[in-house]
Amino acid sequence: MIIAIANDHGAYQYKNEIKEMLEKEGHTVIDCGTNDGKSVDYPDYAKACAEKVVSGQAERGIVLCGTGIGISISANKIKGIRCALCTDVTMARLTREHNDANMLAMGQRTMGIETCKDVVRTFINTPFSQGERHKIRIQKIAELEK
Ligand SMILES: O=C[C@H](O)[C@H](O)[C@H](O)COP(=O)(O)O
Repeated sequence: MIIAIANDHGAYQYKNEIKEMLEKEGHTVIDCGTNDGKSVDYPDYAKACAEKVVSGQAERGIVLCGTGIGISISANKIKGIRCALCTDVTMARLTREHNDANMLAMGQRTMGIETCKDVVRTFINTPFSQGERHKIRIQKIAELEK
């Protein structure tokens, strides 16, 4: 799978570890930065990652900041993005099965790295359930963007 990833200064270490894990597991990673601890603004990086997803260059996006909150709020402003802030594997599984989330957000200051890795694996490997009720709701989310 081709996966875009982006983060602010509060999460570049986790980004590097997650990127390494994904590449080892056979995925292609598009790294949208940032790559050091110099202070940046998370909306810029959310936008860069989200644009890779909506353009079809990446199948999924992963964004990280201190809490995952600011960068998820930002990503969800981009039309076509359904970005889910997940703090455990159950949330990751259910957001794929029910919401067909195309982006995942997590926080380096609020989560352990091993949990983040498990959440990423679950998010990448869980298919959308194709449930009719879920399709209707996702269509309604799209209508809210108009
Ligand atoms: O939701 C926002 C994120 O957690 C940011 O990573 C955080 O606000 C950055 O904070 P600071 O500029 O104090 O490092």
